[in-house]
Formats: sequence, C-alpha cells, structure tokens
Amino acid sequence: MPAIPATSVRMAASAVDLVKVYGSGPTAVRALDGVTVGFEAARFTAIMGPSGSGKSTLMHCLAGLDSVTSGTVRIGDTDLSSLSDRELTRLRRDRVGFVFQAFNLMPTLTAKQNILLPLELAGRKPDQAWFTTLVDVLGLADRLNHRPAEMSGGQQQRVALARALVTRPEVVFADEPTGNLDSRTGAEVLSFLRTSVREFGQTIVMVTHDPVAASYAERVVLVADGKVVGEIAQPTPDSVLDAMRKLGA
Ligand SMILES: Nc1ncnc2c1ncn2[C@@H]1O[C@H](COP(=O)(O)OP(=O)(O)OP(=O)(O)O)[C@@H](O)[C@H]1O
Repeated sequence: MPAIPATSVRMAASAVDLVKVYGSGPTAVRALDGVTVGFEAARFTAIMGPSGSGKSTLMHCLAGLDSVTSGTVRIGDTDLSSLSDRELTRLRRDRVGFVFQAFNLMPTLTAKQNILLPLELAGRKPDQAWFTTLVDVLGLADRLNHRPAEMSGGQQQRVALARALVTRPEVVFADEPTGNLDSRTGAEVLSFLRTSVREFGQTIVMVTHDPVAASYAERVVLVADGKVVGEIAQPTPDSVLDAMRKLGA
C-alpha cells in the first residue's frame, strides 16, 4: 500500500488567490487582495483582524454566500465556480452550516422546528440519535417546544448551533457567534463549538473580534488589509491580543 504523505491533510474549505472587489471605478473597494488559505477538516479555526480587514467577506466567499472577483474557493474538493446557482444553493444547504451573531431563528417556529428546518428544506429525515445528542449536549431538552421569544439569548444561540449541526455539515461558518452574548453564556457556546470539533469531528471556521473567543480555537488566521498576514497555533488570549496589537487593531 502506498504511504500517505505526512502533508496530505484534508481541507474542508480553501481559497487560492482570492480577490473580492466591491463596486467599480474610483470608489471600488478591494476587500480581499489575493488570499490563499486552507481550513483543515475536524479543526476549529478563528479568523481575526482589524475592523474592515476583510474577515466577513472572506467567510462569505468561502461559504458561497458572496461571489468572488477572481481566484478559487473550494468546499472539500468542490470548486464553487463550477456550480450553477441551483447547485450552489444545494451545497450551502447540504454541506455547510451557519451561525450568526443575530441568531436568525424563525420566530413562529418552536426550538425543535427551528433545529429540524434545514433537514425539512432538504427533504431529509432526521437522524434521531444525532438530534438527541445535540439537544442533550446543548441542554435544550426542556426548551424544545418554546419559541425564540420565550428563550434567553444563550438558549437561542444554542438552538442556532443545533440547527447548524443537525445536517452534519462538512464545515460550520460562525460569524461573531458570541457577539450578542454575555461572557458566561458566550463561554458556554464556545465550549460547545470546541466539543463539537473534539468529540464529533466537526469543522468550525469562526470570525471573532474577541481574543478570549479566539483562544478556544486551535488556530487563528490573521487578516489585515484583505490579506492573510499570519497565523497563531494553539492561541491563548494573550498571544492573540499581542498579535492584534501588532496589527494596530
Ligand atoms: N457590500 C459591500 N459593498 C461595498 N463595500 C463593502 C461591502 N461589504 C464590505 N465592504 C468593504 O470591504 C471591506 C472589508 O469588509 P468586511 O466586512 O469583510 O471586514 P471585516 O474585517 O469583517 O470588518 P468588521 O470587523 O468591522 O466586521 C471594508 O472596507 C468594507 O467597507
């Protein structure tokens, strides 16, 4: 059997020479200026950088939520530019999960209905054991029949996490998932994200401004002026803060 080279790690999401320009002419903004970066499967990576550096744009392009000006984006081995709009919609639905700062739950649906919505839209049957695991680990068992307005912010974000993971997506993109939470509730959400990577092999890519939140990740990718300018392995709040200060953030 041929040996697998030590360098062959599986990328859940990647970009090569990614450029994103908003607008045209003198007012054009080069939000991403040639980004090449990979996000390994079953790893928890944070993206950090000063305000306006291109973090959200990078994540939106990786997730197929925004078009790219040039360069290549892949989810797994799939080049997003090779997909029709319909195929892209299906890829986002079936292979990617999203968590946003504003929980984006459907107000008229119960927690359970919100969690199961992605499967419903895909016409897929829930894996009952996986659903129960998610609900238990997230402590949502006694909230399943509540509507979002009847839940705290932390509970709503836990429902959003369950919804993002229920399809077992190849990668979950989280945009400031703790931005609207107090620090204790935020820590619970971050601990769950870490658990989902360690115990369930989930891949997480998270944009954050918070060095403490970033320290839950295994790796921090630093972005400045639309470029990847460095990374930190096994980040701590101090090492992240230090790197951010050097970027002038
Ligand atoms: N839809 C848009 N149209 C025009 N310019 C945009 C658009 N979206 C983002 N930009 C610009 O692209 C650049 C990068 O924005 P982006 O939101 O990706 O940065 P960010 O690092 O996520 O910022 P923040 O930390 O403040 O959320 C900024 O200069 C921003 O003003």
